[in-house]
Amino acid sequence: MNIAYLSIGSNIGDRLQHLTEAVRLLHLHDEIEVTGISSVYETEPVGYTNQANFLNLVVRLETSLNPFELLGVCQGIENDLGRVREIRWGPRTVDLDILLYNNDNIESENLTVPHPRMDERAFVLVPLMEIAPNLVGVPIDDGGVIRWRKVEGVEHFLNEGK
Ligand SMILES: Nc1ncnc2c1ncn2[C@@H]1O[C@H](COP(=O)(O)OP(=O)(O)OP(=O)(O)O)[C@@H](O)[C@H]1O
Ligand SMILES: Nc1nc2c(c(=O)[nH]1)N=C(CO)CN2
Repeated sequence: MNIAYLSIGSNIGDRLQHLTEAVRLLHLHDEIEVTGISSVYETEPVGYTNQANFLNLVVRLETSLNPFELLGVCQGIENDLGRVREIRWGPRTVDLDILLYNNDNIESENLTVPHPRMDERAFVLVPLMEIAPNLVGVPIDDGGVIRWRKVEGVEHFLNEGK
C-alpha cells in the first residue's frame, strides 16, 4: 500500500463544497482510502495574486494506484467539478496537487514529486504540518529538501520553577 499527500484548493463558487466533494470523490474511489484530512484554511492567493482568496486543505491517502494513475484520478475530479484552465495559477473551482508519494522522487513531463513548489507555500505546509508533523521539510541550497524531525523540547526548565 502506498501513502500519498495531496493539496486541495478552491477559490471559485462554493469553495467549501468543492473541497468536500473532491475529498468525497477521492474516498469513493475503489483504490483510494482517505486516512487523514487537515483543517480547512482561508489563504491569500500566491503566485497570481489578482484573484479571490482560496480555501485549502491537505489529505493523506493510502492507495494501490501508481503516481501517474493517482494524477489521472485527481485531474478527473478537477474536470468533474468543472475546472477550466485559463490563467496559470489563476482561479479554479478545485485544484488537486500531489505533494508526496511514499518517499519517491519523480521527474517526468507531466508529474514532479515532491511537488516542486510545496516547500515555499504556507497554504501547503501549515495543513501538512497539522496531519503529518514529521514530514515538513525545508529546502536546502543543493535543491534538495531536508525533512525536519522532532527532538526533545526545552520546556523542561519550566518544571524547575523560577
Ligand atoms: N505533483 C503534481 N501534482 C499535480 N500536477 C502536477 C504535479 N507535477 C506536475 N504536474 C502537472 O502540472 C500540470 C499543471 O497543473 P495545474 O494547472 O494544476 O498547475 P497549478 O496547480 O496551477 O500550479 P502549481 O503546479 O504551481 O500548483 C498538470 O497538468 C500536471 O500534469
Ligand atoms: N492561497 C493559494 N494560492 C494559490 C493556490 C492555492 O491553492 N492557494 N494554488 C495555486 C496554483 O496551484 C496558486 N496560488
